[in-house]
Amino acid sequence: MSSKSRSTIEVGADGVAVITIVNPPVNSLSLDVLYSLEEKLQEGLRRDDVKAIVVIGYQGNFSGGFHISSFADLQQGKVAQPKPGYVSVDILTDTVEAARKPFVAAIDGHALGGGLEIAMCCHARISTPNAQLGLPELHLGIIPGFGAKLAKGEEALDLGLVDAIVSPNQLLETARKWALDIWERKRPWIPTLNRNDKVESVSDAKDILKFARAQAIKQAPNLYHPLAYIDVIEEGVVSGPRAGLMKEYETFEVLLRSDTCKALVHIFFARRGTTKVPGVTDLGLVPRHVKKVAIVGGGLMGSGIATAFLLSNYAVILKEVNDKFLEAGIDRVKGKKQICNATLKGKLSEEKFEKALSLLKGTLDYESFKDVDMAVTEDVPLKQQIFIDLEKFCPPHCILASNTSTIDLNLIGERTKSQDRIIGAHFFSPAHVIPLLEIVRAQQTSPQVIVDLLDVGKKIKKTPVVVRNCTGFAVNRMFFPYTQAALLLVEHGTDMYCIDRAFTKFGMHMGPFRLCDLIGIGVAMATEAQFILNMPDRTYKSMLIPLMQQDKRLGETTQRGFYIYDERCKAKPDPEIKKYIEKARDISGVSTDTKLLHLSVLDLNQLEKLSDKDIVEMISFPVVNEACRLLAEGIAVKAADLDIASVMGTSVMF
Ligand SMILES: C[C@H](O)CC(=O)SCCNC(=O)CCNC(=O)[C@H](O)C(C)(C)COP(=O)(O)OP(=O)(O)OC[C@H]1O[C@@H](n2cnc3c(N)ncnc32)[C@H](O)[C@@H]1OP(=O)(O)O
Repeated sequence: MSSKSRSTIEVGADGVAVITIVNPPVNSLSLDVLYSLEEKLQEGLRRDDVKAIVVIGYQGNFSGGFHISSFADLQQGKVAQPKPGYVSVDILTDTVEAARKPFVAAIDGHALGGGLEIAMCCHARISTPNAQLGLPELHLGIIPGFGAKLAKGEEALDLGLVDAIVSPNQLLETARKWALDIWERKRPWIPTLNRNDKVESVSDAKDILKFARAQAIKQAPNLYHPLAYIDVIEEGVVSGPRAGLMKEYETFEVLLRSDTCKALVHIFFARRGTTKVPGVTDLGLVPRHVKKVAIVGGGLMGSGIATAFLLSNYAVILKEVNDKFLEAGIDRVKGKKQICNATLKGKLSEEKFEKALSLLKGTLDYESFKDVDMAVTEDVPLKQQIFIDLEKFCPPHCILASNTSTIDLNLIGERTKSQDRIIGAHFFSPAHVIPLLEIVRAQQTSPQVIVDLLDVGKKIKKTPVVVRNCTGFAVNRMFFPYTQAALLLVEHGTDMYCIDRAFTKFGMHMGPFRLCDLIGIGVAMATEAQFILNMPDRTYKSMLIPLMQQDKRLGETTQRGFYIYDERCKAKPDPEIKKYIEKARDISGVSTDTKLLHLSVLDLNQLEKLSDKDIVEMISFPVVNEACRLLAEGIAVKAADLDIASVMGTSVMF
């Protein structure tokens, strides 16, 4: 056992034993910690000088749940598998819940996953106002595995998940007193497993679970583990708590070894690894405090970026070139509330949004830039001039960030003397929703500025990924072949709508053509032009997109693109699209008449009848190849960063 991972016991003169879970920083439950916890629980139960027991986490953090790094050890059989039900039945149900002495959980910080489950098995729970309680296991491809209950939610007290809320400095004393009160029968002594006051009748519960199943399938048709979770809950409701616990154990064991779990655990650690950049974050630099941000340009991206900062309590100055544009920019920010509401499931109150808006100030000149800490420019012309202006008006410490998605960052700063503080801050539309921030370091960007932006990224709740400067940076470059391969297949006979369907079935929110309509044909053209310019020998020059642009089929905004759209932006395939495809084929010299063709690899007959799996592979594998090139060229620091860039950058788009 490592010296920092263990459980300790201390018995006070009042007869209360305080058992502390120790495994900083989040006091996760490794097998070592669990074995030692069981030992201490038994000691507390055995000792005659102990009347009641309080369980608490080390240094203000109850527990972040099962030690996720141990998943791989269990999956690979590197550690001895505990016997079935060892934790959920033997320790929690039969030792804690069934104990002759009362247990009280004193919760501060996080009580998550297995951590919350330990707390729930105690006979009462006292929490601080800021404690966070939840069962996030589904994010890891598994289900709560130490004995999950039906009750869960944010408002722990309202839900009955905790019994009292007290300030952190009263936590331990209140929990001790509560435990003694239970011991003296002044408060109820309730084994949680048998509580059913929050559970509906069996028939009502079945209806609710049926609805939950339908919702789960609608939300993520490819995921099995949410459905398995519902099955476990149903077993508990129908056959009783112990039967539920055993089904939970069996299901957990299967899910733990699933590809989904392995991938999601990889994502958990990869996400935390993006902020570790060799030669930057290991220099001991402390991020400087950014308080005020100026944004040049209030278009789609500028207003989205402004919203992202405002929602994280940054003061924002939005600059435009005239009153009309400024008003439109501010209106766009005001209009973001609806999207925020939909995305954050209504969590954004009117009050919070109004407070955020009060931090926004519009301007037409650079005068008010003299005390900003960070200035972001949107994708507007004359970027070089803008950076010259920014250098003139912003204070010398100010970070100068550009939200370009394709323009060379080294060029942007070429005419300034501040190249060390010029950095790419590539947001993804809608900028206040998509959780990725691609941080692009130009040749001379200083490590301090990268560290500052990493910190800002975290504060605005984005996952930052640091990459080097190249055409398209990491995300657009990785996903450029995605559209290219799709265009190639369509020109060679594959049905466009079958391609999109194959991708939605695969689990993406939308396929490449629907995505193109969403981002706009104009943007797709501009991006393509950069790639054709910089990688002429590696681009497939389809005329399909230019032909659409010629006819003003610009995507969702014009209600016509690869699809046609009604007023509510609902997409419908358009039979007319055939005309454009045929024209594009003619220009490219592609014929779909198999008799005229001598194709050895791409047989058109086959391309017309590709299976969904083939479609997904033929379009995704070039993306993987491009990711390998990015690694080989040193654009990305590590492969895991590219995984995160793909998952986070495309989480709403796909
Ligand atoms: C059987 C059971 O039902 C199964 C389970 O319990 S599965 C686990 C369920 N628990 C979870 O999913 C919680 C996962 N953790 C989190 O969400 C967040 O880490 C947190 C909210 C606890 C804290 O967030 P935050 O303060 O931002 O710190 P964060 O950077 O994420 O974590 C700090 C460090 O602890 C590690 N860590 C956090 N939770 C961990 C866990 N459960 N196991 C192992 N390591 C963990 C992180 O990897 C990170 O390590 P690093 O410093 O080397 O990068």
